[in-house]
Amino acid sequence: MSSKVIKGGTVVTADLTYKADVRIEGGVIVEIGPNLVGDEVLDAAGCYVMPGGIDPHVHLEMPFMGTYSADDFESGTRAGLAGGTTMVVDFCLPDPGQSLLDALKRWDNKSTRANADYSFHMAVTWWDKQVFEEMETVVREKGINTFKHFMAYKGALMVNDDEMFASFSRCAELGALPLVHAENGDIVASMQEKLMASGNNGPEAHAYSRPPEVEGEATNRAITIADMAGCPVYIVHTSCEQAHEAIRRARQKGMRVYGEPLIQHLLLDESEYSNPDWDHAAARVMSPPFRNKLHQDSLWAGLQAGSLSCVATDHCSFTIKQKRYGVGDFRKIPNGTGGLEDRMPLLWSYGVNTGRLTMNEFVAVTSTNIAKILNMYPKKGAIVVGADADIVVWDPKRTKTISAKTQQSPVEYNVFEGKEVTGLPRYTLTRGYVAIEEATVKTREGHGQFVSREPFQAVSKALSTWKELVAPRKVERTGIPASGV
Ligand SMILES: NC(=O)NCCC(=O)O
Ligand SMILES: [Zn+2]
Ligand SMILES: [Zn+2]
Repeated sequence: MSSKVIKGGTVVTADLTYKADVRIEGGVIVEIGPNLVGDEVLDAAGCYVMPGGIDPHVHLEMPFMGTYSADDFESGTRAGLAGGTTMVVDFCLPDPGQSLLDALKRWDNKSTRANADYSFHMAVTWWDKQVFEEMETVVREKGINTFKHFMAYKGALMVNDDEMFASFSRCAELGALPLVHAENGDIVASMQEKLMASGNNGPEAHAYSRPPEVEGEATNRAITIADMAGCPVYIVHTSCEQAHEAIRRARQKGMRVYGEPLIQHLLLDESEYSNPDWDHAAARVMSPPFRNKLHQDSLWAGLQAGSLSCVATDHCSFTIKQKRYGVGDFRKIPNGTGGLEDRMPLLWSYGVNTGRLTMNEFVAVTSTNIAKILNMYPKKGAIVVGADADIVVWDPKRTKTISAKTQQSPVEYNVFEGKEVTGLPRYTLTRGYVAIEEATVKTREGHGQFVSREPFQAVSKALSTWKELVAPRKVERTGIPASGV
């Protein structure tokens, strides 16, 4: 079997920085140390050798708001690899009333074109006995240990509190982790109607209809429901201080609550919606919307302090034509933006190069924490012997200006257009295969494999043991007085 050696670089993991070569054989790391030899040498002089990025939140070819998101598993994973991301986790979305297992077949078909490894979260979009039962098959046989719940998108994907409580309780039994899109969907729907009735129909009204308070309230509620059900909870696209505050408080109380800010919310702000160009503003319509600088500071502080766990993209891109479905009614603008190709270079440039994050923290929030939270560490998210050789050889001196003209995605714009980045992949390897060599893209359609994830053992056991210990117990009494009747 032929081998590759990544030579002369500095290995950077979530907790260590050291000089070493890395030898790869059969798609996995087989040796780490000085002066290694192999059949092929990848020159890493002046570079950092890091676990490839993992994006825990993407929507590729997602059926949503009457259309499909524009990037599919081929272009989406190609974009990811170009920016140093070697694995994505997408969301399987059953239609209301549809079997979870039937929905999964559709996602299995779409993902055969992936250039990089991937996994799925399963969404709970409706609730009855069939969903309850199929959840077990999803966890035990299909290798999916995470279930997504939308508290927004009323009349479409949204689930109510009783459905969430039932589903979270089932997650607790199965050793699964619930994920939540936390916005109060009832309030958003009312606000949207009021705004439309008062003539506010432009993309800026999307942001007016979803203020930080509705996200903070829903985040608190999701955390409370998880606490009652006895399971951990993962809050996706945490965008504001109110939601971060709820997560921080819960963690201080000892709860296993994970918060996931997006690169978009860290770097882009609400002024984008005031742009006089309708297409510019609509292109940035996503949920939750972009916030102000104070919220951005809160998210950066959370990553530094550890109250927020990882950085994702929620990559869900739509063409200008698709965004224009909402001309005259902002409620019909498909929600979502891209970011897969740019997350790693942007977080490095605005995080590590500014001193907000250390290199090790960068690895933690883009890869290792995610692999641990989703239960696939150290197969993914690690530079250790035996781990998959999903590696990015990172050149901290390479620069570019982000532009839609040079991106992998077929979409005509990029919400980060014009931003300069310093820090880019020299090589991106997916299970040992060099898919990216500087600006040369050598991705292989169909190379990506599904990553099966086992149920959580440790956290589930700890939480159920504690729940049992503190469960309400009948007080046994002697000498009960006779009824007063
Ligand atoms: N975030 C967004 O606007 N679109 C994708 C679907 C979701 O994650 O809510
Ligand atoms: Zn969402
Ligand atoms: Zn999403």
